[in-house]
Amino acid sequence: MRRHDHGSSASPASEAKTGNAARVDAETDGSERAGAETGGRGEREETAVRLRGVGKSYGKGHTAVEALRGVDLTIGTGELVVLLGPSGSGKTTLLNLIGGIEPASAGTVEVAGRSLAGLDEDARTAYRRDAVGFVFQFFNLVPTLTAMENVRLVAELVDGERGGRRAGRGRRRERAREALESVGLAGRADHFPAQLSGGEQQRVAIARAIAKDPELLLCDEPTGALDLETGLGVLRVLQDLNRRGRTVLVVTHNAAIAAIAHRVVRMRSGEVVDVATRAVPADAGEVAW
Ligand SMILES: Nc1ncnc2c1ncn2[C@@H]1O[C@H](COP(=O)(O)OP(=O)(O)OP(=O)(O)O)[C@@H](O)[C@H]1O
Repeated sequence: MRRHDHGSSASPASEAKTGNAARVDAETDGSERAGAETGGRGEREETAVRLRGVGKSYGKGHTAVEALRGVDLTIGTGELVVLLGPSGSGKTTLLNLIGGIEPASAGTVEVAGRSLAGLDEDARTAYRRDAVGFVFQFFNLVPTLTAMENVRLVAELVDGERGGRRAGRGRRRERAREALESVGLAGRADHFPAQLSGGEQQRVAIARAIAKDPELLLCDEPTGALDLETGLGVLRVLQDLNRRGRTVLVVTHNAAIAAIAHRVVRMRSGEVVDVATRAVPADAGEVAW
Protein backbone atom coordinates (compact mmCIF):
# COMPACT_ATOMS: atom_id res chain seq x y z
CA MET A 1 0.00 0.00 0.00
CA ARG A 2 1.30 3.42 -0.92
CA ARG A 3 1.51 5.57 2.13
CA HIS A 4 1.21 9.23 2.66
CA ASP A 5 3.65 11.64 4.17
CA HIS A 6 1.15 12.99 6.65
CA GLY A 7 3.45 12.38 9.57
CA SER A 8 6.27 14.40 8.11
CA SER A 9 4.15 17.03 6.40
CA ALA A 10 2.38 17.95 9.59
CA SER A 11 5.21 19.95 11.09
CA PRO A 12 5.61 20.35 14.85
CA ALA A 13 4.66 23.97 14.35
CA SER A 14 1.37 23.09 12.71
CA GLU A 15 0.62 20.47 15.36
CA ALA A 16 1.27 23.00 18.08
CA LYS A 17 -0.96 25.48 16.28
CA THR A 18 -3.86 23.06 16.04
CA GLY A 19 -3.16 22.02 19.61
CA ASN A 20 -4.12 18.48 18.74
CA ALA A 21 -1.60 15.68 18.79
CA ALA A 22 -4.21 13.22 17.50
CA ARG A 23 -4.32 15.10 14.24
CA VAL A 24 -1.57 13.19 12.45
CA ASP A 25 -3.08 9.83 13.38
CA ALA A 26 -6.47 11.06 12.35
CA GLU A 27 -5.16 12.01 8.93
CA THR A 28 -3.33 8.73 8.49
CA ASP A 29 -6.60 6.94 9.20
CA GLY A 30 -8.34 8.59 6.32
CA SER A 31 -5.61 7.95 3.80
CA GLU A 32 -5.15 4.32 4.80
CA ARG A 33 -8.78 3.55 4.18
CA ALA A 34 -8.59 5.25 0.82
CA GLY A 35 -5.11 3.96 0.03
CA ALA A 36 -6.37 0.50 -0.83
CA GLU A 37 -7.98 1.97 -3.94
CA THR A 38 -4.83 3.48 -5.34
CA GLY A 39 -1.55 2.55 -6.87
CA GLY A 40 -1.93 2.66 -10.62
CA ARG A 41 -2.88 4.77 -13.57
CA GLY A 42 -6.53 5.58 -13.82
CA GLU A 43 -7.17 4.77 -10.16
CA ARG A 44 -8.29 7.29 -7.58
CA GLU A 45 -5.92 9.55 -5.72
CA GLU A 46 -5.82 8.50 -2.08
CA THR A 47 -5.84 12.10 -0.87
CA ALA A 48 -8.89 14.03 -1.97
CA VAL A 49 -7.90 17.40 -0.50
CA ARG A 50 -4.64 18.68 0.93
CA LEU A 51 -4.29 22.16 2.39
CA ARG A 52 -0.96 23.44 3.60
CA GLY A 53 -0.45 26.79 5.29
CA VAL A 54 -3.59 28.16 3.70
CA GLY A 55 -4.46 31.78 4.37
CA LYS A 56 -7.18 34.01 3.03
CA SER A 57 -7.52 37.71 3.60
CA TYR A 58 -10.14 40.14 2.39
CA GLY A 59 -9.76 43.90 2.04
CA LYS A 60 -6.83 46.11 2.91
CA GLY A 61 -5.62 48.37 5.69
CA HIS A 62 -7.87 48.86 8.69
CA THR A 63 -10.77 46.96 7.00
CA ALA A 64 -8.64 43.88 6.28
CA VAL A 65 -10.03 40.56 7.53
CA GLU A 66 -7.94 37.45 7.89
CA ALA A 67 -10.60 34.81 7.25
CA LEU A 68 -8.13 31.88 7.26
CA ARG A 69 -4.76 31.63 8.96
CA GLY A 70 -2.25 28.87 8.28
CA VAL A 71 -4.75 26.05 7.78
CA ASP A 72 -3.32 22.54 7.33
CA LEU A 73 -5.83 19.83 6.54
CA THR A 74 -5.89 16.55 4.65
CA ILE A 75 -9.05 14.77 3.57
CA GLY A 76 -8.70 11.18 2.40
CA THR A 77 -10.61 9.97 -0.64
CA GLY A 78 -13.89 8.42 0.47
CA GLU A 79 -14.02 10.25 3.80
CA LEU A 80 -17.00 12.10 5.20
CA VAL A 81 -15.64 15.12 7.04
CA VAL A 82 -17.72 17.57 9.07
CA LEU A 83 -16.34 21.07 9.59
CA LEU A 84 -17.71 22.82 12.68
CA GLY A 85 -17.15 26.29 14.05
CA PRO A 86 -18.90 29.43 15.19
CA SER A 87 -20.14 32.07 12.79
CA GLY A 88 -17.26 33.90 11.13
CA SER A 89 -14.68 31.20 11.92
CA GLY A 90 -13.87 30.68 8.23
CA LYS A 91 -15.84 27.53 7.34
CA THR A 92 -17.45 28.83 4.15
CA THR A 93 -14.23 30.52 3.11
CA LEU A 94 -12.43 27.17 3.41
CA LEU A 95 -15.13 25.45 1.37
CA ASN A 96 -14.93 28.16 -1.29
CA LEU A 97 -11.18 27.76 -1.58
CA ILE A 98 -11.45 23.98 -1.96
CA GLY A 99 -14.25 24.46 -4.50
CA GLY A 100 -12.19 26.88 -6.58
CA ILE A 101 -14.71 29.68 -6.04
CA GLU A 102 -11.93 31.95 -4.85
CA PRO A 103 -8.15 31.67 -4.67
CA ALA A 104 -6.13 31.35 -1.46
CA SER A 105 -4.00 34.34 -0.42
CA ALA A 106 -1.29 32.03 0.96
CA GLY A 107 -0.38 28.36 1.05
CA THR A 108 -1.42 25.52 -1.23
CA VAL A 109 -4.77 23.91 -1.98
CA GLU A 110 -4.57 20.58 -3.78
CA VAL A 111 -7.55 18.51 -4.87
CA ALA A 112 -6.99 14.97 -6.16
CA GLY A 113 -3.29 15.75 -6.41
CA ARG A 114 -3.62 18.91 -8.49
CA SER A 115 -2.80 22.35 -7.19
CA LEU A 116 -5.53 24.91 -7.70
CA ALA A 117 -3.03 27.78 -7.58
CA GLY A 118 -1.70 26.96 -11.02
CA LEU A 119 -5.11 27.09 -12.71
CA ASP A 120 -5.99 30.06 -14.90
CA GLU A 121 -9.56 31.39 -14.93
CA ASP A 122 -10.73 28.94 -17.64
CA ALA A 123 -9.17 25.95 -15.91
CA ARG A 124 -10.65 27.04 -12.58
CA THR A 125 -14.10 27.27 -14.17
CA ALA A 126 -13.67 23.80 -15.68
CA TYR A 127 -12.54 22.45 -12.31
CA ARG A 128 -15.61 23.90 -10.55
CA ARG A 129 -17.90 22.61 -13.25
CA ASP A 130 -16.47 19.09 -13.57
CA ALA A 131 -14.75 18.06 -10.35
CA VAL A 132 -16.86 19.55 -7.56
CA GLY A 133 -20.50 19.22 -6.61
CA PHE A 134 -21.88 22.06 -4.46
CA VAL A 135 -24.85 21.82 -2.12
CA PHE A 136 -25.97 25.06 -0.48
CA GLN A 137 -28.24 25.88 2.43
CA PHE A 138 -31.05 27.31 0.26
CA PHE A 139 -31.02 24.70 -2.52
CA ASN A 140 -30.70 27.25 -5.38
CA LEU A 141 -33.02 25.37 -7.72
CA VAL A 142 -34.47 27.06 -10.82
CA PRO A 143 -38.15 27.55 -9.86
CA THR A 144 -39.50 27.32 -13.42
CA LEU A 145 -37.88 23.93 -14.10
CA THR A 146 -39.01 20.53 -12.84
CA ALA A 147 -36.82 18.41 -10.58
CA MET A 148 -35.66 16.41 -13.59
CA GLU A 149 -34.96 19.56 -15.63
CA ASN A 150 -33.00 21.11 -12.76
CA VAL A 151 -30.78 18.04 -12.63
CA ARG A 152 -30.47 17.73 -16.40
CA LEU A 153 -29.59 21.38 -16.80
CA VAL A 154 -26.29 20.81 -15.04
CA ALA A 155 -25.61 17.55 -16.90
CA GLU A 156 -26.17 19.41 -20.17
CA LEU A 157 -23.97 22.33 -19.20
CA VAL A 158 -21.18 19.96 -18.24
CA ASP A 159 -21.53 17.87 -21.39
CA GLY A 160 -21.71 20.97 -23.56
CA GLU A 161 -18.37 22.14 -22.22
CA ARG A 162 -16.54 18.84 -22.00
CA GLY A 163 -15.08 18.42 -25.48
CA GLY A 164 -15.22 14.86 -26.81
CA ARG A 165 -17.23 13.53 -23.87
CA ARG A 166 -20.65 14.62 -25.00
CA ALA A 167 -23.28 12.20 -23.90
CA GLY A 168 -26.40 11.86 -26.02
CA ARG A 169 -29.67 13.35 -24.87
CA GLY A 170 -30.94 9.91 -23.84
CA ARG A 171 -27.84 9.22 -21.78
CA ARG A 172 -28.12 12.59 -20.03
CA ARG A 173 -31.74 11.90 -19.16
CA GLU A 174 -30.73 8.48 -17.84
CA ARG A 175 -27.96 10.00 -15.74
CA ALA A 176 -30.32 12.60 -14.31
CA ARG A 177 -32.87 9.88 -13.51
CA GLU A 178 -30.17 7.80 -11.80
CA ALA A 179 -29.17 10.82 -9.72
CA LEU A 180 -32.80 11.47 -8.70
CA GLU A 181 -33.21 7.78 -7.90
CA SER A 182 -30.13 7.80 -5.70
CA VAL A 183 -31.70 10.51 -3.53
CA GLY A 184 -35.04 8.69 -3.48
CA LEU A 185 -36.89 11.12 -5.73
CA ALA A 186 -37.42 9.33 -9.03
CA GLY A 187 -41.16 9.55 -8.38
CA ARG A 188 -41.02 13.36 -8.14
CA ALA A 189 -39.11 14.01 -11.37
CA ASP A 190 -41.88 16.09 -12.92
CA HIS A 191 -42.60 18.24 -9.88
CA PHE A 192 -41.55 21.88 -9.72
CA PRO A 193 -39.57 23.07 -6.68
CA ALA A 194 -42.64 24.82 -5.21
CA GLN A 195 -44.44 21.44 -5.22
CA LEU A 196 -41.70 19.82 -3.16
CA SER A 197 -40.92 20.04 0.56
CA GLY A 198 -37.70 21.71 1.69
CA GLY A 199 -36.07 18.34 2.26
CA GLU A 200 -37.10 17.13 -1.17
CA GLN A 201 -35.78 20.31 -2.77
CA GLN A 202 -32.47 19.79 -1.04
CA ARG A 203 -32.37 16.21 -2.28
CA VAL A 204 -32.95 17.51 -5.84
CA ALA A 205 -30.04 19.90 -5.27
CA ILE A 206 -27.90 16.95 -4.18
CA ALA A 207 -29.00 14.97 -7.26
CA ARG A 208 -28.01 17.96 -9.37
CA ALA A 209 -24.61 18.08 -7.68
CA ILE A 210 -23.89 14.38 -8.25
CA ALA A 211 -25.33 14.07 -11.78
CA LYS A 212 -22.00 15.28 -13.14
CA ASP A 213 -20.20 12.61 -11.10
CA PRO A 214 -17.90 14.95 -9.14
CA GLU A 215 -14.84 13.79 -7.21
CA LEU A 216 -15.89 15.82 -4.25
CA LEU A 217 -19.19 16.91 -2.74
CA LEU A 218 -19.00 20.21 -0.83
CA CYS A 219 -22.02 20.99 1.33
CA ASP A 220 -22.51 24.33 3.09
CA GLU A 221 -25.13 24.03 5.88
CA PRO A 222 -27.11 21.46 3.85
CA THR A 223 -29.67 21.01 6.64
CA GLY A 224 -29.61 24.62 7.84
CA ALA A 225 -32.99 25.52 6.34
CA LEU A 226 -34.70 22.24 7.23
CA ASP A 227 -36.57 20.88 10.22
CA LEU A 228 -35.24 17.84 12.04
CA GLU A 229 -37.03 15.15 10.08
CA THR A 230 -36.27 16.52 6.61
CA GLY A 231 -32.74 17.42 7.69
CA LEU A 232 -32.13 13.85 8.74
CA GLY A 233 -33.41 12.64 5.36
CA VAL A 234 -30.79 14.83 3.69
CA LEU A 235 -28.06 13.52 6.02
CA ARG A 236 -29.07 9.95 5.16
CA VAL A 237 -28.64 10.73 1.47
CA LEU A 238 -25.22 12.30 2.04
CA GLN A 239 -24.09 9.36 4.15
CA ASP A 240 -25.37 6.91 1.56
CA LEU A 241 -23.47 8.71 -1.23
CA ASN A 242 -20.36 8.64 0.95
CA ARG A 243 -20.76 4.92 1.63
CA ARG A 244 -20.81 4.41 -2.11
CA GLY A 245 -17.39 5.99 -2.33
CA ARG A 246 -17.85 9.72 -2.70
CA THR A 247 -15.76 12.15 -0.64
CA VAL A 248 -18.05 14.52 1.26
CA LEU A 249 -17.24 17.69 3.18
CA VAL A 250 -20.07 19.18 5.24
CA VAL A 251 -19.81 22.63 6.79
CA THR A 252 -22.26 23.27 9.62
CA HIS A 253 -23.00 25.02 12.90
CA ASN A 254 -24.88 21.92 14.01
CA ALA A 255 -22.60 19.83 16.23
CA ALA A 256 -25.06 16.90 16.16
CA ILE A 257 -24.19 16.30 12.50
CA ALA A 258 -20.61 15.51 13.55
CA ALA A 259 -21.86 12.08 14.67
CA ILE A 260 -21.93 10.77 11.07
CA ALA A 261 -18.41 11.97 10.22
CA HIS A 262 -15.26 9.91 9.90
CA ARG A 263 -13.48 13.04 11.07
CA VAL A 264 -14.62 16.24 12.72
CA VAL A 265 -12.67 19.42 12.12
CA ARG A 266 -13.23 22.38 14.41
CA MET A 267 -12.37 25.94 13.41
CA ARG A 268 -12.07 29.14 15.39
CA SER A 269 -10.98 32.57 14.17
CA GLY A 270 -9.68 31.27 10.86
CA GLU A 271 -7.69 28.39 12.32
CA VAL A 272 -8.21 24.66 12.65
CA VAL A 273 -8.17 24.12 16.41
CA ASP A 274 -9.07 20.44 16.61
CA VAL A 275 -9.41 17.34 14.44
CA ALA A 276 -11.06 14.24 15.91
CA THR A 277 -11.56 10.82 14.37
CA ARG A 278 -14.60 8.63 14.91
CA ALA A 279 -13.78 4.95 14.78
CA VAL A 280 -17.37 4.12 13.91
CA PRO A 281 -19.43 6.99 12.53
CA ALA A 282 -23.05 6.90 13.62
CA ASP A 283 -25.78 6.02 11.23
CA ALA A 284 -27.63 9.14 10.05
CA GLY A 285 -30.80 7.42 11.30
CA GLU A 286 -29.44 7.62 14.88
CA VAL A 287 -28.77 11.37 14.83
CA ALA A 288 -31.06 13.88 16.50
CA TRP A 289 -30.89 17.58 17.32
N1 LIG B 1 -16.05 38.52 0.60
C1 LIG B 1 -15.69 38.88 1.83
N2 LIG B 1 -15.21 40.11 2.09
C2 LIG B 1 -14.80 40.47 3.32
N3 LIG B 1 -14.83 39.66 4.39
C3 LIG B 1 -15.30 38.43 4.20
C4 LIG B 1 -15.75 37.96 2.92
N4 LIG B 1 -16.15 36.66 3.05
C5 LIG B 1 -15.96 36.35 4.36
N5 LIG B 1 -15.45 37.40 5.03
C6 LIG B 1 -15.10 37.42 6.46
O1 LIG B 1 -14.28 36.30 6.71
C7 LIG B 1 -14.58 35.71 7.98
C8 LIG B 1 -14.96 34.25 7.78
O2 LIG B 1 -16.19 34.17 7.09
P1 LIG B 1 -16.89 32.80 6.71
O3 LIG B 1 -18.12 33.13 5.93
O4 LIG B 1 -15.90 31.92 6.09
O5 LIG B 1 -17.28 32.23 8.15
P2 LIG B 1 -18.22 31.03 8.53
O6 LIG B 1 -17.53 30.26 9.58
O7 LIG B 1 -18.64 30.28 7.31
O8 LIG B 1 -19.47 31.80 9.14
P3 LIG B 1 -21.03 31.44 9.10
O9 LIG B 1 -21.17 30.19 9.90
O10 LIG B 1 -21.67 32.62 9.75
O11 LIG B 1 -21.43 31.28 7.67
C9 LIG B 1 -15.70 36.56 8.56
O12 LIG B 1 -15.12 37.49 9.43
C10 LIG B 1 -16.28 37.26 7.37
O13 LIG B 1 -16.87 38.48 7.71
